[in-house]
Amino acid sequence: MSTRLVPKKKTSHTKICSENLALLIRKQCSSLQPDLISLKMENNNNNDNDFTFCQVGPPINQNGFATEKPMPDISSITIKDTVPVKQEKIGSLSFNVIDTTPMKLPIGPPEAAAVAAAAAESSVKGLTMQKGAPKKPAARAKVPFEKGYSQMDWLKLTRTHPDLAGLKGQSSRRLISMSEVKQHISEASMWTVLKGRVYNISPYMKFHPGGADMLMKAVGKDCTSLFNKYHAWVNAEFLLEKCLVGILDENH
Ligand code: HEM
Repeated sequence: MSTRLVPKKKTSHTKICSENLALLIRKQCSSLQPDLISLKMENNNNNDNDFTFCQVGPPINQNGFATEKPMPDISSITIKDTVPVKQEKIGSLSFNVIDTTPMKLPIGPPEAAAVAAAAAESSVKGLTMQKGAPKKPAARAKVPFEKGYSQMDWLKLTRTHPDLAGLKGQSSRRLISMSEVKQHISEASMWTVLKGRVYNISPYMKFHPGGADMLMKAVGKDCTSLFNKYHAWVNAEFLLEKCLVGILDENH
């Protein structure tokens, strides 16, 4: 079936542009439905320029020339259901039994099986070695936590002990200089600076999933860059909320 587009009002402009317009529509149509439609311009005896859509073959390229088929012809391919199905009957009830055991390799000479296995392996390798395939993640340095020192245990502790910072009534909005931070390196009070905030990380030491040894590197210093190097995604503001001692005074 074809669709006719008859211009309502013919002007000289319509005639001049009709060829260009036809080419333009051909390009548009070929990019949407490359092998279904194309446009044919008819010039009949009445010198009547009109456009007819009709079924055609190959798609056309940018220059308006026919190109090769974008897809191979798959009309001859059939898919056979190779899963063995057996009809069984118990009394008046009849049903299908489907054998779901893994498919066996085709029986043949052992070399054929070896060739098939090698081909399968190489195709799997081809898939995994593709450009952009996810790389093996780097080994993680998480330390197994001692019993009672999981992140859940830490969260419970923060709820039951609101003053883990050791503020004893002092404000956690107090400005603290870096020289004061450097003085807090004793076991009971280990201070660090993280993203402009001063924390007492002493209670968190045994809970740190990266180990106490690693966290010790933060004591008496600004550990922001170390923190970001290992785990920028960790929400320390939330985890250390109850350990907040004050705000770093950048001017001292
Ligand atoms: C001061 C605040 C810090 C907090 C609240 C904190 C918290 C955490 C948390 C929650 C994890 C587990 C991350 C995960 O499972 O994805 C972790 C892992 C780790 N942290 Fe920290 N951390 C701190 C500082 C540091 C510092 C200063 C270092 C290094 C000197 C460090 C080194 C590590 C390492 C090596 C791991 C294991 C890495 C991994 O899981 O791949 N952390 N830390």
